[in-house]
Amino acid sequence: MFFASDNWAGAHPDIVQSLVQHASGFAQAYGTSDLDRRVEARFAEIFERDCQVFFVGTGTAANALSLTAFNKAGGVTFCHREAHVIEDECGAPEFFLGGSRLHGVDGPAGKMTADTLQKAIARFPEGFVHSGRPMGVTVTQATEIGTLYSLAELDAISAVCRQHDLPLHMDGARFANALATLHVSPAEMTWKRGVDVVSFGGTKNGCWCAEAIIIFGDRFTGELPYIRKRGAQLFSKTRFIAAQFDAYLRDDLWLQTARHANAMARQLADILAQSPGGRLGWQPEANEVFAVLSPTVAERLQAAGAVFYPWKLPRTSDITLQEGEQLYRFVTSFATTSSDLDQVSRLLRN
Ligand SMILES: Cc1ncc(COP(=O)(O)O)c(C=O)c1O
Ligand SMILES: C[C@@H](O)[C@H](N)C(=O)O
Repeated sequence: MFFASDNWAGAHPDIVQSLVQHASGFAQAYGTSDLDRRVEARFAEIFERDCQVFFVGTGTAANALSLTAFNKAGGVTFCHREAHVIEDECGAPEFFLGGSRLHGVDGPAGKMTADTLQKAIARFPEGFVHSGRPMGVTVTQATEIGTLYSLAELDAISAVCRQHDLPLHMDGARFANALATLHVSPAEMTWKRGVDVVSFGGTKNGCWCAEAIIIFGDRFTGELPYIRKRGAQLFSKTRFIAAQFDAYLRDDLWLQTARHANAMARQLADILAQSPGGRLGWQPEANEVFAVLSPTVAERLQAAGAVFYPWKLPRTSDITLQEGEQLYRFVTSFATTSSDLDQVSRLLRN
């Protein structure tokens, strides 16, 4: 019963098989192999338009290097104040930005709103060098607390970006999970909503170590090859990242694994919500469940070997914790099974 994170799950057998298949023989290095080209073309098919694809090894690298493409002296990039880029990447974005900053923006349910973003941008008046200047916006889809931006919410955010001529990045570490819930196409959730750059995550959804920076349009592509190399993220054998995505994106494996993870989360949420001593912090919209548990319930699950962690209350949360209660995060994945959930259910029933 491993619910600590989808980062704990292994690699899907089809991904492993693809790595084994491509392990032998020789192939051009540093992103120039036939397989690289084939997978890049597959991304263009999926997004229904030309796009630039840059494979990297971690989601943090995808985010930090994507935001570096927007860089300006004194630049400020706006993100939700509890976004991964500002709270969980140990300053990597700011490190690669060389002094440009991230500015946290309030918003309910882990999301900025057009209004809170507008108000945050207004704190950086045109030409007032002391405060720096807006240079970009980044949203997380699915968010760090398992919620989703609707297409209308993305439209509203990107309208503010366009008003201020700011590029829009999407942290898609759990891109597939969001897509599976919204039942929309990758194009509808990204460039058709005004998103310029996507960190397209595969690692948390069945890949071993596969992330890609996807750029729409030609506004930033000249920079990325140099930003990636300087960021030590140009793998000599990029074919092994390409090989993972080759299997991941074949026959919709990526959507099947995400649908499964989301379905497991939905079922787990129902089990936790119906158990005495448990209640949901909020409804899951992807593969993360946040539940308030009494000490007894938490200890019973942990004693039986369930692995999950306490989570900080979102600043905008209206949850009230009773004595001893704690909010916990449960993350499901392609590797979560119904028997895991049956075990949780049995433990909570007794
Ligand atoms: C929302 C989000 N973005 C980015 C990342 C970064 O990914 P990585 O840990 O591979 O650097 C994570 C990590 O799980 C994440 O949860
Ligand atoms: C750092 C931690 O949040 C990691 N990104 C995860 O989702 O498990």
